[in-house]
Amino acid sequence: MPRRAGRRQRAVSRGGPSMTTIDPTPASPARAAGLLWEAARRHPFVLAACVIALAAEAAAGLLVPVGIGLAVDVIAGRGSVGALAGALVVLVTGAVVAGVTASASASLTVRVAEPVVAGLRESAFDSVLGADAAAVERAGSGDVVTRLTADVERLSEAASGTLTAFVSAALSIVAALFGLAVLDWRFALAGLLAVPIQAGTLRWYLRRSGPVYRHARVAESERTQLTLDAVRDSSAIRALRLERRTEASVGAASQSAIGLEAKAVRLSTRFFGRLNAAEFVGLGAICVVGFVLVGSDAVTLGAATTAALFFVRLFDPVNTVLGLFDTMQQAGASLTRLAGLIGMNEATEPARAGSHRPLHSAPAPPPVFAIPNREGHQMAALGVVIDGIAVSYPLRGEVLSGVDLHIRSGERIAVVGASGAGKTTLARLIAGLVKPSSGSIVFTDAAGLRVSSPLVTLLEQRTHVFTGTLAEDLRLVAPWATDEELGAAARAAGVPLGSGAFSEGLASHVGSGTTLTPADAQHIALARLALSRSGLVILDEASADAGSAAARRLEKAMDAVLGGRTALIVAHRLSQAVTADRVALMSDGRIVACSPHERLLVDEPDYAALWDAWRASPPVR
Ligand SMILES: Nc1ncnc2c1ncn2[C@@H]1O[C@H](COP(=O)(O)OP(=O)(O)OP(=O)(O)O)[C@@H](O)[C@H]1O
Repeated sequence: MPRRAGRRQRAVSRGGPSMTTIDPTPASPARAAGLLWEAARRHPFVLAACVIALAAEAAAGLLVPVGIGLAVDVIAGRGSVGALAGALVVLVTGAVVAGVTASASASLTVRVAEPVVAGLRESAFDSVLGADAAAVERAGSGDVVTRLTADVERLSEAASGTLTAFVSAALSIVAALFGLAVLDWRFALAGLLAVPIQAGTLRWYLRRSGPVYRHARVAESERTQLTLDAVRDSSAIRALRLERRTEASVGAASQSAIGLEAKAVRLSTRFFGRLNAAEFVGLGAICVVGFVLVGSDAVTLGAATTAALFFVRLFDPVNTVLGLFDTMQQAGASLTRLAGLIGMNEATEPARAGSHRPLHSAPAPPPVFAIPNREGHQMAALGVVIDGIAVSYPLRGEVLSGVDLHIRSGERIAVVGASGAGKTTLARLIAGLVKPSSGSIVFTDAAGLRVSSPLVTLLEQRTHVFTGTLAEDLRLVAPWATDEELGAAARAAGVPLGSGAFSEGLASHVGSGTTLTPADAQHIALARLALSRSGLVILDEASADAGSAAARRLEKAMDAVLGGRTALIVAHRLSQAVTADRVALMSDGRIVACSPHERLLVDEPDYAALWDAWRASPPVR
C-alpha cells in the first residue's frame, strides 16, 4: 500500500521611495529552494551522515527478500536445516541492520531539519521586524502571523518526515531495480509496466493540487486576519452592535477555508487510489513473468519470490516518492510564502540602487531599544550629519527636501514647526524608519569619527508596553540587570513603584489587560531608555498625551534619563525648546533656521509668533 509521508556612512544613506514595492507575495519556487539549500548546507556533516545511514538502510533492506527467496528454495528443494538456518540469518541480519539505520537516519534528519526550519522562521521574523511598519500592515498582520506559525509548522512537519522518506525511497528504488535486473531482466521489464500509470497520475495530481493548496493557505490567512481584527476591535464591535455581522464574516471565511481543505483531501484520496491501481498492474505482471520463468526453469521459485518481494520493495518507495508530492506541494506553498516574507525588504534593493544620488550602504533600521551588555554599558553620545536629505511618501510626494542638519555629540535639539512641516518625518528618518530618496546621514562619535552601527532610540507618542511583569519588560532592554538596577532605572524614569498600577513594584503586571495610562507607558519607555546605552535619543511628542502635572513629571524624568546623550526632541510643548541647546525651526519640509531659543526669538518672526501663541494658550503646560 502506498504510504503517505508523513549605518550609515558607513553612515547612513537609505534608499528612497521604493518602499511602495514592499509586498510579501510568495517567492518563486527556485528562490525558495535556494533558501532551503543555503540553510541546509550549514550542516554538512549531519547531512552526509544522514545520507550514509539511508543508503545502508536501503542496501540492508534487500537482504530480507533475498533471505526469504533462499528459504523458499531450501524448503522447495527439501534442503538441510543448516541451509535454512543460513537463509534465516541473512533475513534477520537484513531486518536488524535496516531497523538500526532507519532509526539513525530519522534522528539525523531531525537534527538537520529543525535548525533549518528554525533559521527560516527567524529570518522571516527578522524581515518583519526590519520592515516598514506600514508595509507590514498593508500585507495584513493575519497573513504575516499565519506565515510565521501555520506555514512554519507545515514546513517543519514536512522537513523532518519528508526528507528521510524521500531520500530513503529514492535509494530503495535504485537498490530494488538493481536487484530485479540481477535476478532476470524480464522481471525489471514487467515492473516498469506500472510507470506510465504513475506518471499520468502524478501529472493529473500536480496540475490540480498546487492551486488548491495555495488558495487554502490564502483562505486560512483571511480567516486569521478577520479573527485578529475581531478580537482587537471587540469593544468597537460591541458598541456598534456588529457582533452578528462579524460572526457571519468570520464564519464565511472559515467555511471557505474548510471547503478548500476538503477539496484538497478529496484530491489526494483519488491520487492515492490511482497509485494503488498502478501497483496492482505491476505486481500482476511480475507474477505472470515469474510463473512463466519458473515453468521454463529459467529461474528458481525462490528467485521468483525474491523478485516479487523486490517489486513490492520497489513499488512501495515509488509510491512514497509520488505520495510525498502531496506533502511537498503543501510544504512548497508554505515555503514560498515564508521566503516571500524573508524577501520583503530585499524587494526594495533594486529600486534603491542607482535611483538616487550618492547613497552609500543601506543599513538595517536600528532597533527601537538598544540592548546593552555589561561590557558595553557605557553609552557614547552620537553626532549626526544630515546632508541634502529628501523624503517622499507614496501618493504624497516630497515632504522633506534639502534638509541639512549637523547635531553635535551630546547636543539637545528641539524641532518645532507648524503641523505638517515634517517634524515626525525627520524624526523617523533619523531613527531609520523612513528611507530618504536622496542625501545622506552620517553618524559620528564624540571625536567626529564615523560610527557604523549607531544605537538610536525612538520614543513615539504611542508607546508599546510588552505584556508581562515590569521587570520582564525592562529586561528586554537589559537582560543583565539586577532587580536593584531595574528599580533604580524605573525610579529615575519616574515610574511610581509601590503605588497605583505599579503597587507590586517590579512584579507589577504591565501590557495588555492592565490599566496603564499613556503617561505610565511613557515612564516605562523612559526606564527602558535609562537602561539602554543608546547614544542618540529621538523623542516625538513623548509627553504630549499627558496633562500638565503629568507632563512636568515626564519632562523631569526625561531630563534624568537623557543624561549626556544626544537628543532630538520633536517639541509641541515649547517649554522643551527653551531648555534645548538649539531649536530647529521647520516649515514646508525644510529646516529654515537652527539656533538657540533666545536667538531664534529675535531672528525668526515665525518662531516668535509660535512662542507667543504657546505662551498665550491655556496652561496645559
Ligand atoms: N505615511 C505617510 N504617507 C503619506 N503622507 C504622509 C505620511 N506621513 C506624513 N505624511 C505627510 O507628510 C507631511 C509631513 O508630515 P509629518 O507628520 O512629518 O509632519 P509634522 O510636522 O510632524 O506634523 P504634526 O505636527 O501634525 O505631527 C504632512 O503633509 C503629512 O500629511
